[in-house]
Amino acid sequence: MQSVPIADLHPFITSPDIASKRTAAETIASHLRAHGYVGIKGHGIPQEILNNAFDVMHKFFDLPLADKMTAPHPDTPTPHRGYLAAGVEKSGNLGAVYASTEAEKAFLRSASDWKETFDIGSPANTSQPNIWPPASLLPSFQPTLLTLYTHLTTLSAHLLEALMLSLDLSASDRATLRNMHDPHEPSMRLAHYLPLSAEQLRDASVMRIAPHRDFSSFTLLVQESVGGLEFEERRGTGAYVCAVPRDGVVYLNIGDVFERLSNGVYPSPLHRISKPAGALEGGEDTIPSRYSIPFFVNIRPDAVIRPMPSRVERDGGEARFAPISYMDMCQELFTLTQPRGVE
Ligand SMILES: O=C(O)CCC(=O)C(=O)O
Ligand SMILES: [Fe+2]
Repeated sequence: MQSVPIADLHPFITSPDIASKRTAAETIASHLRAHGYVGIKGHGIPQEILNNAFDVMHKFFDLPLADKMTAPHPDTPTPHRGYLAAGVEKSGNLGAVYASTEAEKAFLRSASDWKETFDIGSPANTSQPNIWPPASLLPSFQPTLLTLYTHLTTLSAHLLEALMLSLDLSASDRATLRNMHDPHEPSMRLAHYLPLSAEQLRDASVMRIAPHRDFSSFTLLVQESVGGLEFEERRGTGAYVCAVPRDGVVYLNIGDVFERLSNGVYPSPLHRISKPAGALEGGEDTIPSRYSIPFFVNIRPDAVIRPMPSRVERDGGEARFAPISYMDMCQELFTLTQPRGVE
């Protein structure tokens, strides 16, 4: 399987003038236009910050269930915060939206994810307050993860600038997008994909994550040493490429929101977390856990998503998407993945 190309963000961050910034942004944007995903090196987040986050994350997921349940994700789509135990979230419900046959849709709806998660937002986001376990349980959990959150927010602001520059947007459209991408809206997820027995590995209805598209604006993906993240090479090909975990690389994929804002210039790619094929050939009886930290760059809930007018003009005046309220789009998709609230 091919692997995802890597581009360097450092020249963009350090370029002194707009012309060289434009050139540097293009190295990233060319991959995104073709595929909707790319690996980013030179992102400026010290490896130690990432290692510390994985360290506290291991400690948290190693706690007994009763301790983890001191910070339960509520039974409602929002606030999208706190701990969700294994088997609750069903990515197959979202995956079914993108499946082409009825049989595939029915199968995906019956499948469940063998993962547990913990969702975190900005402390300044008062409409979605964080849900933390008591500090006495793991004193370094909150500060370590908020440090990473801040770094990922800074990185996402650089990437937004690079994406906007490559789209050749007007100053007024750039101002609109900066305002829409409020730094307190992203949602950071700690994801622990549990070890799988030989039986679970063979059972297709036990998944890590079904093929889906993100409904973020764009997503940053930090993974530890165990891979499995795969993107559809180009829309409609059905062939997947592998995002190999590498120190110093954060993966980036476009979500449905930025696809619309960019008038389709940047596609939102299908992606999945695969179970490693042939993993048990060495005689082991389980395959190992996988740990990752997706960072969903979301927009203000009151935003209306429409292709940016200056981009539409450059595309010959054709807007490829009708305006849609972000709130409506989110409610619909949350309801699909976490159906408890509507049963
Ligand atoms: O765990 C990962 O690396 C990515 C997960 C993902 O695609 C998602 O949660 O939307
Ligand atoms: Fe995703």
